[in-house]
Amino acid sequence: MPASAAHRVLLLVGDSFSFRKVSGFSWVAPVRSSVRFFGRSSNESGPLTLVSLGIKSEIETTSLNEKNKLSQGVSTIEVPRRRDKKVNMSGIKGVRKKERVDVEALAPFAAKSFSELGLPPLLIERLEREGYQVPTDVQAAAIPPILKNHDVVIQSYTGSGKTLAYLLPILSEVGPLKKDDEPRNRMDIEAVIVAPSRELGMQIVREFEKLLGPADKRLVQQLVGGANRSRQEEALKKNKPAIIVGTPGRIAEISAAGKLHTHSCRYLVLDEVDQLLAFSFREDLHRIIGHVGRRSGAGLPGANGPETTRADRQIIMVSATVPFSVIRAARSWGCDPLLVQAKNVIPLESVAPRAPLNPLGTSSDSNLGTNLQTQAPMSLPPSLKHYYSVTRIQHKVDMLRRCVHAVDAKCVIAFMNHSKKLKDAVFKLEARGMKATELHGDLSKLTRSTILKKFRNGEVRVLLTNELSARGLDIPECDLVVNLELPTDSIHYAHRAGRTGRLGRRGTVVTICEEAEVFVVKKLQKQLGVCIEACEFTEGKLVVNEEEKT
Ligand SMILES: Nc1ncnc2c1ncn2[C@@H]1O[C@H](COP(=O)(O)OP(=O)(O)OP(=O)(O)O)[C@@H](O)[C@H]1O
Repeated sequence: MPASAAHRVLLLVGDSFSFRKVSGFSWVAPVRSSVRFFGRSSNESGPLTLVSLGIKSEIETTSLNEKNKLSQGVSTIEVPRRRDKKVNMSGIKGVRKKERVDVEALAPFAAKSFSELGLPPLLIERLEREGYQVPTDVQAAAIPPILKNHDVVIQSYTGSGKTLAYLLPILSEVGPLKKDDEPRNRMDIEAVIVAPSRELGMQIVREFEKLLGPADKRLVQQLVGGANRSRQEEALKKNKPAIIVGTPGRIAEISAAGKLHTHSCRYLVLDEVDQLLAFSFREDLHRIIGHVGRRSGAGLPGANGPETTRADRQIIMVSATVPFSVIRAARSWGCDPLLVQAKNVIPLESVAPRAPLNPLGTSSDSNLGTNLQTQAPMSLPPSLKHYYSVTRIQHKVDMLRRCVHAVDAKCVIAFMNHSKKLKDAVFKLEARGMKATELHGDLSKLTRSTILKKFRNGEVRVLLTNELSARGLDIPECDLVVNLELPTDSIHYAHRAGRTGRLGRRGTVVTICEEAEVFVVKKLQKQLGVCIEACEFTEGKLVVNEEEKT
């Protein structure tokens, strides 16, 4: 079959697709059989297995009985024979092979250590030194497919460790901790990570630096807006970094000026991808997609040009919320992308058009149907407790203060929609003896970093902020999130709420609203599939309104 024709054919042999629960894990599998997802190149042999992934063969993800059931009449999905991706390693164009994929084998959900995931020993040593002992579910699910060169969309709830899920496979191939000791072509940028805010960009850089150590931290450079551009360009020239982390505007700007050479880049990561697809980033993202990992003369994403004009890079898209626009983008920009969730790895092709991955499609998405209830919690940490409390607009800040005392919260992020109102709220809290500060986009980069540092150090108890801080910000100590003004939709609620309860910690989310806004809270509750209980703050305690409950 010619490659172009194969590309379009998804051959389902055997039974139709359905989600299937096996030993508590959800798989996409034909009703009576395991799924094989064959593809890539004709000279590949044998399915991708736990062994081929470098994962111990004794790891069992299903019970014996379930396994027997699964193996009756193996059905296969013949997925497109894809062209192999070419990767530039030390200036030599090598062939980046994607192997036959046995989807079942791709996700070692029972991984007990990083060494089971096929990471190089040096990197594992560093992880241990930094106190990372066991991979989170999403890391265990995502690392093997990325190491096998698959384009992926990673979707998992806030604070579940998605950053390391893509950072570790990159460090396995790039920099001093990588698998082989092949020397690097010093001119090449090998990975570009795009994040929607400076704060998130800087946080990702810190994660890289932590693992690389002081001697090699120059291998990573941040290109975020708000900082001196010529200094960033000079640093690029001088340090010759292998990894770039930045915001779309600054990356696109420096690339357009011809100072950033990313044509032979191997990895392109879009963190908080659903936000990056917003209209405001469109032009910059278009430039990045069109240039990173794309030799000159290459076709535009999704174009049906000859094979040689397609991108060589591996694309990794990440978010807690994946509306259908992300699926569409991944199909267009990626090559047989996989959808990776904490306990689920499936070909993206098998996601039905407009079917929700989670309920948090934009309001224009018509898919907010019955699946919504069952899949909702995937974007929110299960450990969170959600409440709302009603008051008049002029008493909101005072209620925030009482809420902080009632929950005995030490590290609080309170969200408002407009930065102009933040100052007023800070003033009121400080006047009542509560240490507070504001953080928003109108402040300079330096001021923003200083404020965040103080907040992280515990010098400030309440951080009043807007949507700027809703995405990706990782402050593990944050034990309370308050919506002083309602978020615009369930996606925004999920990301705001996700600033607390990170990586299994406990967290409380309180929405302070007016009587006339309660119906919005009820709607959010329905869309998110979580219980948001009515409460009051009396005598220094959070009291659930039992009447409302019934
Ligand atoms: N395997 C691990 N062991 C211990 N801690 C970890 C592990 N993986 C990640 N963490 C820590 O968990 C926290 C949350 O991780 P991270 O910020 O990557 O979450 P996330 O899923 O990207 O969240 P968000 O969706 O909000 O961006 C971080 O402080 C990180 O250092």
